[in-house]
Parts: sequence; structure tokens; C-alpha cells
Amino acid sequence: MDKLLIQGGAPLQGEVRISGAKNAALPILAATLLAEGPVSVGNVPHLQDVTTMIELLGRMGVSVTIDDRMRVEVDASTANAFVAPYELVRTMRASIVVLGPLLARFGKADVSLPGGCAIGARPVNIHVDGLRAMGADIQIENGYIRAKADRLRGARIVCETVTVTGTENLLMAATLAEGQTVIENAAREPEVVDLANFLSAMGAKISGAGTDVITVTGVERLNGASYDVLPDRIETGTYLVAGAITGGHVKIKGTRPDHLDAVLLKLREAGAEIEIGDTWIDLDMRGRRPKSVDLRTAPYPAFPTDMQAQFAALNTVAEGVATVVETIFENRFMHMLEMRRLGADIRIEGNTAIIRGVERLTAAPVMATDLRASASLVLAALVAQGSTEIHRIYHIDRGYERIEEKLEQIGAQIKRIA
Ligand SMILES: CC(=O)N[C@H]1[C@@H](OP(=O)(O)OP(=O)(O)OC[C@H]2O[C@@H](n3ccc(=O)[nH]c3=O)[C@H](O)[C@@H]2O)O[C@H](CO)[C@@H](O)[C@@H]1O
Ligand SMILES: C=C(OP(=O)(O)O)C(=O)O
Repeated sequence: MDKLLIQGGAPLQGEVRISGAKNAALPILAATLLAEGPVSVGNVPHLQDVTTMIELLGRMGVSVTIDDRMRVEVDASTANAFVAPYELVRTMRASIVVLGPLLARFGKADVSLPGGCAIGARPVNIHVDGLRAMGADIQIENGYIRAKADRLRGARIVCETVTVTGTENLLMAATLAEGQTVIENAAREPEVVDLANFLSAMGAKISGAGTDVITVTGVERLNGASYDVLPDRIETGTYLVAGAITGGHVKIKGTRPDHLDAVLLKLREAGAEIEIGDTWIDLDMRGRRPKSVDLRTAPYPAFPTDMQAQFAALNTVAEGVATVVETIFENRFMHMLEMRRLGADIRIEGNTAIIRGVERLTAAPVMATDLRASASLVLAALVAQGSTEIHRIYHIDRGYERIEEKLEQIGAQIKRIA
């Protein structure tokens, strides 16, 4: 199993180009199932999760081709199996986003229940209840969601919790339903808006994406389209923290600063000098130790849970004491326990972590438990004294394209070993 070896100490300096967003690319690729003509999707990140989604589409009989620049061409007209099998869903729970499109377009879907993962229980009741409200007949049996519908009907759906992939599934299903669907308490994440823009490019009638009430008027069919995935705000945030934690100076290019308001606010609070343009962010932390920052995760536009672990790393070496509250997932502190092995001073009380910054971390072997936990351990290792070995690094390949190469380009001493 691959591991990463990181020698800490060097302040990172230079430019990083951001890839397409994993969490937008996945639902957009699933949404290609809805189109009657060929679809072309660009700026798709080269990630394990994307490979899994493409394999999933392939198993359904969908024709998928990819060029060397990761432009993905999809033709779903050949689809003949409407199943997302356990062996793929267990490696990528986001496979659940094929449920809405399969049901809306083909009237049938058998999707393995995703189950929990390292960060929490992650139920999908809101997806299932919403589709039932649209007239789907859904049974849960043998670990599968078995869904059928002649044609879905528009409905008013109030989501009991804000759910990103739940909103996406209902939004996709509603595009081909008969009549109007209103999704209330909808997720406002930029990835939901990107998906809505893609669906609109295919001919869907959607208003309100980016607000908490999305209205969809169903159409008879969706056409092919050509679309580019938006830049990854979590990858962007991770490289900004890499600059900040190492006392470096990084320029992040090809990104969307307007999607990172809460993150940039916290980085400024930590003492970083930040300049932004339309598509770039410059962060300068040279000669300074970061200051501790309190944070509380919540749905967009508040501070993202997917950046909590990276800021936990920043706080471990910051001046002062920080309180980090995780309100989205009930078990998203596994990285904190590993950071303690590097010498971090962290106390956990329920969903709150109290982090007292130390002068320095020291290298130790650590184990990654999920995607952002891996990223946070990489960040901590970049400032730990000595050489840190990070095990179970396959998690990081789910969500960060060429991370060693990008970090090396800005001066990190990092290598992957088998
Ligand atoms: C592929 C993708 O886009 N993944 C993102 C998505 O995950 P995902 O869409 O799975 O996360 P949700 O937004 O659904 O989860 C938010 C909360 O709602 C709960 N819930 C969700 C659905 C449901 O039917 N019932 C229910 O109770 C979850 O357990 C969790 O406590 O949003 C998360 C929250 O921003 C991010 O961390 C993930 O990176
Ligand atoms: C939790 C994440 O992804 P997923 O929902 O695919 O597990 C993430 O991107 O941080």
C-alpha cells in the first residue's frame, strides 16, 4: 500500500493551479444519464472517485470516452443496466447520485445503500423520502434501494436537514418529472449551482439554485450539452492552508475566490495577507506564526466541514487556543487523534475540539482515515520536524489530483513510496 513521506520545515512558495471540483464533477457525470444526446464535460479532475463514477456508468452500458485532457464524452442512449453495485458504492458513497437520474430517465434503479463511513452514519433517508414524494415506489431490500416509477410527478419537498447530494438527487429527478417540484431547505453549495447550470444547459427549467428554495419545472426530455466543471474550492482551501501553515507565500490560480468567503475570512484572522482577483488568490504568511482561529462548520455559505481538518492542522501550530466545532458529521475528528501522535495538544469534548497551539510538531508515522483527514496530516507533516510517514494514502487520491507534484512545485519535500 502506498504511503507518503514528508520532510517538514520548508516554507512553501509559488503557484498552484486548481483542478475541477470533485463534488461537482461526480453529480454532473451522473446527470449525463438524463441526456438523450451526447454530452461533453471538461475540466474533469483526474481522481479515483471520477474513475469510479466512469466505471459505474460503463457498467450500466453507457458509452464513455476520455481524452488526454480529461474531457469526458458520454452517450447514455446505450444504457441497459440500471444498477449501482455494492462493490463500487462501497468505495465511493457519492455513487448514490445516480439514483435520481436513473429513476427519472429509465424509471428504474437498484442502488446499493451507501452505509456509513469513517466520518459518520450518513443516512440517505431524505433522498429516498423525496423521491417517494415524487411518486417513486421504493423498497429497501438486501442492502439495496430498489426504486421504480412510471413518470415522476412534481412535488413540494421540505428537506429536514440540508443535504448536498440529497438536493442534487432530487434536483436531477425533478428535471424530467411531470409538473413543478419545489425543494425547500435546499443545499446552497456552489457544486449544487454548477449541477443546476449543467442541467439548464441540457434544457432543464430550474430557478433558485444557490438559494434554499429550488423550483424545477419538468420537461419531456433533456438534450446533449457541452460544459466545464467549476474549480475545486476545497482543493483551493487546502493549498491556501499549506501556504499559511508553513509561513509561505502561495498564489492559487484557476479558482473561484467568491466561493471561499468563510475560509478566506478565517485565514485573514489567522494573520495571512490575502489578495484576490477574479480567478486567483495570493496568500502571504512569510515571517509570521499563524494565530489560532475558532471555527464552527455549517452548510454553505458558512465554514465547510470539508475544510475543518485542514484548519485543525493550522491550529495545532498556531499561537493561542482554538475551539473547533463540527456540526455536520458526528465522527469527523479522527485526524485529531493522529495529530496528537505528532505532538499536537488537542482535547475533544463531543463535537468540539480544543486545540492549544504548540511551538512545533515532531514527525511520527500516522494513518489517514478519510479524504480530508489525509490532507490535514499532509499539512501537519509539512511543518513537523523530521520525516513523517503517512499511511493509507489511497484516501487522498479520491480527491486531490497529483498532490505530490503540486506540493513539490511549491517547494515541499514529499514523495510517494510503495
Ligand atoms: C460528494 C459530495 O458532494 N460530498 C459532500 C456532500 O456529502 P453528502 O451529500 O453525503 O452530505 P450531506 O450534505 O448529505 O450531509 C449533511 C448532513 O445531513 C445528514 N443527512 C444527509 C442525507 C440524508 O438523507 N439524511 C441525513 O440525515 C448527514 O448525515 C449529515 O449529517 O456534502 C458534505 C457536507 O457539505 C461534504 O462533506 C461532502 O464532501
Ligand atoms: C466527505 C467527502 O467526500 P464524500 O462525500 O465523497 O465522502 C469530501 O469530499 O470531503
